[in-house]
Amino acid sequence: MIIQMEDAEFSKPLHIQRLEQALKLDPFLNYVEHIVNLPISDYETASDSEAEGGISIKNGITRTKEERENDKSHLYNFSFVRRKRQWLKDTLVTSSSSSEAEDTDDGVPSFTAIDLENMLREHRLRKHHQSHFYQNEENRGYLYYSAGLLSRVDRYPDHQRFMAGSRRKKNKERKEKEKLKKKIKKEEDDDDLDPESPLAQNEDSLHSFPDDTSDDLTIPVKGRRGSRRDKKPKKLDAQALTMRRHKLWVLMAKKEVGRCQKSKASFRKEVLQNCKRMATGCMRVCRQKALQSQKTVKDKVWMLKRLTRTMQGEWKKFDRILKEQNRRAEREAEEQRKMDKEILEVKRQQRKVNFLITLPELYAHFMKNKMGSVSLEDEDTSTILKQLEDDTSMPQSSIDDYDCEAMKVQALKTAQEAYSNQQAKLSLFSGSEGKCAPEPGRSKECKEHPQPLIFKGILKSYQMNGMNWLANLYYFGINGILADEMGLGKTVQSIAFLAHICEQYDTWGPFLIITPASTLHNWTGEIARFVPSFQVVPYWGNPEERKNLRKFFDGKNLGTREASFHIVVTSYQIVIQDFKFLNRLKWNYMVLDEAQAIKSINRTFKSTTYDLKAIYVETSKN
Ligand SMILES: Nc1ncnc2c1ncn2[C@@H]1O[C@H](COP(=O)(O)OP(=O)(O)OP(=O)(O)O)[C@@H](O)[C@H]1O
Repeated sequence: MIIQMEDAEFSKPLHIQRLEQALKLDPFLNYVEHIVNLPISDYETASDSEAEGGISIKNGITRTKEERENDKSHLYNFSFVRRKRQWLKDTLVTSSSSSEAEDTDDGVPSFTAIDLENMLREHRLRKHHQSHFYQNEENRGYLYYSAGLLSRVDRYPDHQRFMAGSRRKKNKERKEKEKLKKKIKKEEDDDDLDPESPLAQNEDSLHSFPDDTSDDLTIPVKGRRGSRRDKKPKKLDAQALTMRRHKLWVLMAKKEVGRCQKSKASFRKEVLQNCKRMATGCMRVCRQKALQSQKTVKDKVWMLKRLTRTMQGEWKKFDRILKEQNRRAEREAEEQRKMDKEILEVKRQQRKVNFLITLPELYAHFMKNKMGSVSLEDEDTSTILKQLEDDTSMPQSSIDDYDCEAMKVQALKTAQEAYSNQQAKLSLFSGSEGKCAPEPGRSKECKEHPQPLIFKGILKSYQMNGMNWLANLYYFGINGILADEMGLGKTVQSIAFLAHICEQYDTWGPFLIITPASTLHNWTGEIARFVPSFQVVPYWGNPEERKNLRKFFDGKNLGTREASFHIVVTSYQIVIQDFKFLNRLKWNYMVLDEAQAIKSINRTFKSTTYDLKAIYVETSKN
């Protein structure tokens, strides 16, 4: 068969080749060819191992033919085997089967002519059924399934569906098939009535198909069996058969090419659709990833912006705190500087006060000891000057340029100059008037003076002290400031002191009392009340009135009890206006009430009062 196929112009179909390769039929076919080529006499000699009478000895056990057939029949179920398949039972059960032929002693299987005949018949039947099977359009599609023939699983359902058509079509075909089956069955039943029919039909069917092993090929004739009997199959030679096969192939190709093209186009379309679907899916995934990436980037950008904003806010906060701290530090430093300045100013004021306090003490010390020239080595002087020493441990001492030694020298010098000037003034004053100035050297001690007799009233003890303090100052030629609480009697003390001068030194003025305009009447009233002996000129009013009053200034016996006036009471404004008239007189003593007003009015007024020729006392509120 293989040799004949090789000689043919066309090769075997591809699925057959693949099937043969898969099954590896070559060794088997070679073997079959070898057996077929053997002469029949060899089979006869090969079956000599079977004893006569159907008794065989196998593995030392003697068995008859019936026993062997019984044993084999137990292996199969022949209850459903029909009569026309009786040959199959005979083949399987009879001892002359190929199975026994294989059990020869030398291991080489032996075949009888019956076996070969059966095999040939079986082969023809297979061919017949194959051709019958592939006549169906649907079954022909399975020609392409080389593996599908061996598998019950259809791996290409789409192709099958395409080849087989829609379900409706399939149902229709199935119904037709069933109809055909019924028809065949009916015919078979009819044939069963004919005693010769089963085997004869088989034989006919076998002979009706072309035999590949022989050169004389026949073509099966379709149609009813009756007609088949009439018409014998027409025998064709190899060339005609090849031509026929060629025609068949061309026909198949024509049919199949279109179908395959359609299938291919459909498959291609499906592939394209799948590809498109896949591409759409990929695009969607890519877009999702891109969107996700964009979202991530946006989120990160937003986070970075927020972080930057937060950082900027923190930096601004930090700058604000830093500025606040610097401002606070500057403010504290400024406050500290101010405090230092204030402390320094207080210290300067304190030093000034100390200096001012030291001056009269030094002055008094000079007056007391009648010293013309003193030095720092003097014990009392150095004790007084110790007040000018300062505490150098203070923190402000570094920025303070205070030099206590220089201040001591300055105080000493100032006191000496004041003493000299005062001495010169006293000498000048005593030289012109002769009796109003205290005589130096009368007494070195401060005295307690009694209340003047011309004072009509009773001085209180502290008023007595004040009057005595003023009297002692007057005695030493020193001016003073009487300062005390309101209403304690500074006016009264001043009037008593003036009375004391009159009594003690017999000097009745002239005294000049300068007061604010509001207290002019108070002064004249107090003088008239407590010392009625005093003649007072109330020097205020319009210029004409003042002119008339000035007539008293030219009176004789000024400074005596008999003088036309002892005291002139006037205001600061009038002193400024009538300075030239008032300065013509040499005032024995001058009292400035509310003397702080001098500083607040102007410097001219102050200089005016200082320029008045008088020893004066300033009364002031504390
Ligand atoms: N010893 C005294 N005897 C009687 N009256 C007195 C005595 N001392 C003070 N006075 C009276 O007390 C009042 C206040 O006295 P005075 O005006 O002298 O005080 P002052 O300290 O000068 O007051 P200011 O500070 O207002 O000038 C006056 O009316 C005065 O007459």
